[in-house]
Order: sequence, then C-alpha cells, then structure tokens
Amino acid sequence: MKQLFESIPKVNKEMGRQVSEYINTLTKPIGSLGRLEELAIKLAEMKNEAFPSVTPPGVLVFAADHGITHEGVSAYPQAVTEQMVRNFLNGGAAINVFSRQIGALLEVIDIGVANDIEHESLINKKIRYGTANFYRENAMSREEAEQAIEVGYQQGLQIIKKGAQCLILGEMGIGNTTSSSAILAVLSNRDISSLVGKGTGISDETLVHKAEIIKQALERRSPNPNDHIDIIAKVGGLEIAGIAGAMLAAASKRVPILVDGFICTVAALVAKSIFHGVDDYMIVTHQSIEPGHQIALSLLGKKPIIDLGLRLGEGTGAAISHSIIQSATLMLKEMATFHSAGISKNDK
Ligand SMILES: Cc1cc2ncn([C@H]3O[C@H](COP(=O)(O)O)[C@@H](O)[C@H]3O)c2cc1C
Ligand SMILES: O=C(O)c1cccnc1
Repeated sequence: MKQLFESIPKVNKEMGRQVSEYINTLTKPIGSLGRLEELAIKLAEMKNEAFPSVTPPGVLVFAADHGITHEGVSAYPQAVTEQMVRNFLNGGAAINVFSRQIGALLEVIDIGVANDIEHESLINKKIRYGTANFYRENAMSREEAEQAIEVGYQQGLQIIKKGAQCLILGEMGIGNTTSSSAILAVLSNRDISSLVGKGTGISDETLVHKAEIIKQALERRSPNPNDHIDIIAKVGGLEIAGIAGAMLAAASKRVPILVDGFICTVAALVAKSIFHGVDDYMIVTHQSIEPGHQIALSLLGKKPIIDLGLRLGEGTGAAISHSIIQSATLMLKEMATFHSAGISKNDK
C-alpha cells in the first residue's frame, strides 16, 4: 500500500519565501495581518502557486458505525448514525448549512453504516455493517482496514477531479470518540484517562466507565503502535481510516487539507503514520473541547486557527474556518502594493 502514496510531493519552501517577500510589499505594516500571512505562505508552499485559491472547497463526510457503542460509551444510540446520514442527504445538518455558506461540493460516503440506506446522492462504499465491538474482538480485519483507507483515497481523488481546491473531511459515527481515543492512546503512548472526553455529552460517571472500557480493550487487543493497519483493525473506525486515505489523496495532488476537530486530528495522525510529509499539507482549523485534541495537536505539531468551543465533528469547524483561510488568499490576490498605490514608507 505504501507505494500508492509514494507520490506525495514536497511543499515548495522557495515559493513560500517569495510570497513572504511579496506580502511585505502590500499596503499594511509589516506582519500586521498576523497568522493570515502565515496561512498565505503555507498555502503557496502547498499549492506551489504564488496566488493560491481555496475555492470551491470539497467536503467529504464519511459515515460508519461502531460496535463499541454496545458498551454504553455514548450519550446517543447507534441508530443516530443512520438518522444523521439521512439528515445530511436532506440538507438539514450543521455541515450542510456551513457547506452551503462556503459554496462547497459536499459528498456523503457510507463506508460502514450498520443499516442499508438507499439514496441517489449517497456514495455507497460500505465495507461492513459497522465495526465489531473492540472490547470483545478486533474491530475489523486487516484487509478491511486497508480497504477503508483505499476507499477514502479514491473518494479524495474524485472530489479533487471535480474541482475541489481544498479538502475538508468530516465524520459521522456514534461511538467514534471512543475509537479515536483508543487510537490516540496507542499513538501517543499516554494513559487513556489523560485524553478521554465526553464526546456527545456523557455524564461524569459514564466518562469513568468509557475510560475503563478503553483501558481494558487496549490491554486485550494490544495494538502495535508501529503498525497503523494493526491499530485500525483492532480499535479503529472505518470512517477514521477513510479520512486518513482521503488526506493522503489530497496531499498527493497538492491540495490543502483543512483538519476539523478531535476525530479528524486523530485520522491525520494515522495518515502521518502512513506517510510522513502528508502533514505539510494540513491546516488544523479549530480547537475541539475533547481533552485528547490538545494531545493529538501536539503530536501533529499544529496550532488551530479558531477556538469556538465546538464539539460536533462532521467537518463543521473546518467549514467555518474556510472563510478565514480564504481571506488569506484574497489578501494576496487583491491587496495593492505600496508601489502600485503610490504610498511610501519612512526610510529604514
Ligand atoms: C445528533 C448528532 C449529530 C452529530 N454530528 C456529529 N456527531 C459527533 O458525535 C459522535 C461522536 O460522539 P460519541 O463518541 O460520544 O458518540 C460522532 O458521530 C461525531 O461525528 C453527532 C452526534 C449526534 C448525537
Ligand atoms: O472534536 C470532534 O471531532 C468531536 C467532538 C465530540 C463529538 N464529536 C466530534
């Protein structure tokens, strides 16, 4: 599988240097647009273009179920995954609203929902009817884990072919903060209690139970931290693997990846463990309330753009942040330079 991703190009640092010099000629005090300037430079490095564009964005929402929900780790029943997929298809979910707001191409992929859903707009790439309960057995086979990454990779390539200039990944899967926390515990070698959170809003008591279930499951499954397929097969989620695959596709095409909250940042770590360098194409958009997000971010070495206290997923934080990222590109494209505006600075 590794060969599939060998083609991820290096970002062009020289392009970034040139854009940085150009930004210093724009009609504003040096550095005064702060992190927008940083973003513009990063986007230019990723896209290898002096005037990069992030419109239209592509949004891929991967949906799958989790057998671990049978251990009572979420505030909502498993059936909500399917119900929310129907809501996505009817345009009523938060990610639909924000996707419309930013003019995104939005696609919803069933990569493992526990029931069949018939809808002309749904992309059916179901690998299995939800994962197995990883407290009792492996979540899936190694082949299924590889297939899920491959499905994500192909969907990423397809939306880019349709014109997506940046990629937002979203997920829907009741129980997936449990799976993400387990993956993160393995990748970070941290104690589960330091990173587990309330997900959809479980009580303090259920949080203790959730941590205990994950702790015991990790002891039983014992995933190999150096084998990403083993981690996904043992405790992973199909949608998490799909997101990792789509991120690899984006990087291979020099398309910037707008990373959403906790779950997507864990998927980003999985992608990075598959191909180091994919992270150069990532912008982490927001800080999630989930305590594990901070840990995942420090492993990824990224600082989020906004902190609105979100804890939803679906790609919503990334979609909201798109306008800020677009501002960085418009600054480059549309601002006058001191020279063109006939404004002069004090000498030295
Ligand atoms: C109505 C509803 C809409 C959602 N949209 C995203 N999530 C988010 O919550 C779930 C993860 O939390 P946990 O691990 O606690 O189940 C995921 O589906 C995630 O996308 C939702 C959750 C619900 C209930
Ligand atoms: O930050 C996230 O990705 C998140 C947090 C809580 C529930 N669902 C998703």
